[in-house]
Amino acid sequence: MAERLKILVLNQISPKGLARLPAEHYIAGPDIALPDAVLVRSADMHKMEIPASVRAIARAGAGTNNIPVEAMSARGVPVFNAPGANANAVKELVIAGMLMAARQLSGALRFVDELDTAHADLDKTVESGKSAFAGFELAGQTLGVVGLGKVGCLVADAAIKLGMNVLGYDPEITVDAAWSLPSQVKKAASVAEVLRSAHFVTLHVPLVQATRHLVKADNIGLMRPGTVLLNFSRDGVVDNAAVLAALSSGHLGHYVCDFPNAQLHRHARVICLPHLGACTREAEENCAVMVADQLSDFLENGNIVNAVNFPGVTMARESAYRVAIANANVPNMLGQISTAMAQAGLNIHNMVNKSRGDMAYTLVDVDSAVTGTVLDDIGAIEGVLSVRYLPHASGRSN
Ligand SMILES: NC(=O)c1ccc[n+]([C@@H]2O[C@H](COP(=O)([O-])OP(=O)(O)OC[C@H]3O[C@@H](n4cnc5c(N)ncnc54)[C@H](O)[C@@H]3O)[C@@H](O)[C@H]2O)c1
Ligand SMILES: O=C(O)CC[C@@H](O)C(=O)O
Repeated sequence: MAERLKILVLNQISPKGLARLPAEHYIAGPDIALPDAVLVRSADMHKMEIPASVRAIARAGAGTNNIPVEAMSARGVPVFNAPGANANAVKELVIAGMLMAARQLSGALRFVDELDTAHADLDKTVESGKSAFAGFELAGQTLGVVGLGKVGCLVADAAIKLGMNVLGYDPEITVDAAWSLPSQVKKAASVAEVLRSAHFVTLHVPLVQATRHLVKADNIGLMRPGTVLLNFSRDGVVDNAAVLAALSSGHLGHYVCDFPNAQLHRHARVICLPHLGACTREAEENCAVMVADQLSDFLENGNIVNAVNFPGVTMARESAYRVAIANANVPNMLGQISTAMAQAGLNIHNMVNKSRGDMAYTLVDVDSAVTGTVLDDIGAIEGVLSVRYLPHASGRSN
């Protein structure tokens, strides 16, 4: 039997996803030495020593800011994620967050919790106490959505269906995302325009250098008094000190977020959830199944689908002998790779090469078995980051 592929699992992953990596071919768990790949949710991998044996990292979710993507690119290691697989779960929680703020549900629940239900005047206490929690309706209010990707588009659509006006901002919106939006969604030209115009502002951007403290002291004052700010992206997307100051001055109505932090803990107008956005049975399964399938297709066939740092590259298998090469996107790589193969007497049956930014990736199917010497020769070409030999079932040499 061929050696099983080893997957280091750093977080709780839905069993439905793990079942896509059958025990016959895979060994997956939390204590795997020299893994071929890592399966992760939110575990912070930045300070982790990632063994040289790792060929891929798969994030069962959307955000990859917990993974050293740049360092992995330099090693020719793709980082996969699960675009859209948890977007509906987040959308539903954002709607819940808006309702919690608009209807003062946290305070109302606390009030009920503290009632003396044995008291004869219970009904009277309820009726007189409830006025403290009178709220307002979402219909007719304006929601500003910053980031119109998988989550932002669903939130915009749901808000329109709830009768809200929606204003969206995304300088890099994809054509597919734009097509998916209801025609009523208005386009904003900047974050500032969204902040100025909306009663609710919700953030759905990745945490990268350009989005760190997207909402900060400089622009939080642009918001209308009483605005509700929702952050289900990442803690670092807002400057918590600026949020605290705006809450204290009464300028910001509520801050609803998915990321507990020391500065805003227990503030009366902060509604904070324990990173629950993607925690539904459905989202956990969707994410785990999507990335497990992507991972196995990469490990077994070299195909790349949904990597955040590599082009998408797939090629149907017509030969038992495949070589997968990750390389820098510089001139003459293909020439050098095919020369190394020709010199070894290998006939190229099929080949595909794609690039994305600085990275390029090549799959080559040849008609006969590939020796370690050819692989070493290709690996020695300047700019080649990784080389893998992927003989198919019947062609497996080990
Ligand atoms: N709370 C949770 O559990 C949870 C779950 C899923 C996603 N998230 C977070 O939400 C983020 C978005 O998720 P998604 O699935 O919608 O991702 P996505 O990649 O589909 O969408 C992100 C969008 O943000 C846009 N964007 C990037 N920079 C921007 C900027 N400066 N201004 C405006 N738009 C900008 C991009 O063009 C893209 O359209 C993730 O990166 C993750 O950090 C959190
Ligand atoms: O795995 C989770 O629970 C959170 C995932 C979420 O933050 C994401 O970026 O998809």
